[in-house]
Amino acid sequence: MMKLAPSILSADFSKLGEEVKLIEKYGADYVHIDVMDGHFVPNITIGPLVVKSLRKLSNLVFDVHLMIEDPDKYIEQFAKAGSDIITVHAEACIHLNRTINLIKSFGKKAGVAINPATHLNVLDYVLDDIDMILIMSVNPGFGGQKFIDSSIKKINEIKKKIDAERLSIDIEVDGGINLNNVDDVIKAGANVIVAGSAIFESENIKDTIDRFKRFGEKYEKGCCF
Ligand SMILES: O=C(CO)[C@H](O)[C@H](O)COP(=O)(O)O
Ligand SMILES: [Fe+2]
Repeated sequence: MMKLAPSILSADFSKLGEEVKLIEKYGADYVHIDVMDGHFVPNITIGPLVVKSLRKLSNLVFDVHLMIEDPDKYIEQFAKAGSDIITVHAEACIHLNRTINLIKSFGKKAGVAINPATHLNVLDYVLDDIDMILIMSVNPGFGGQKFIDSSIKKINEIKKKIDAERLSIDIEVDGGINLNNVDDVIKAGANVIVAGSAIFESENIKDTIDRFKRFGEKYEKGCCF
């Protein structure tokens, strides 16, 4: 089943709580929370205190994308703040297996993200331990960037590998996804779709969420693969 994860990076931060409640009401599955530290990526966003405040307002799955150096230092805080899925970047973890175990020790789902220029093979020896792979389809740091087309091949390759090994791992894709390219992303094998600017900067958020979800439903009914 396709899950839609609107990224609040493109929401109005002066009314973040209302924005999260709105996407929940309109049928989003997850809320994608982009955490940036100004070191791993050239931007600074939000920390565990904000996650904790939002947690009181919403029952959505909190999909926390950590774009930070040395994430081990903060995983406990993000876990206790109410995250459901915690995703770290392979590029930011010296001991990736240890970091994954740390996330799981708090009873949270563990995700591993890779940047556009990172090879899929960095995931080879952690595939048995993770719940989700996040394929970045832009260089992380900012919303509203253009989708990098080579991501499609990458999604397809990891989907084939997961299926061949009969693993149950979600494939999330993040960056530059809109109503014109989401079909290709799903067809390539993604089942968790992140969209920030395409949702929050659209004229009608409800209609945009509906249209994204219809792409997922199309494949659930067995069409077109
Ligand atoms: O992780 C991210 C950026 O690093 C964001 O989740 C992503 O860019 C979503 O925004 P958009 O859909 O506008 O590209
Ligand atoms: Fe993200």
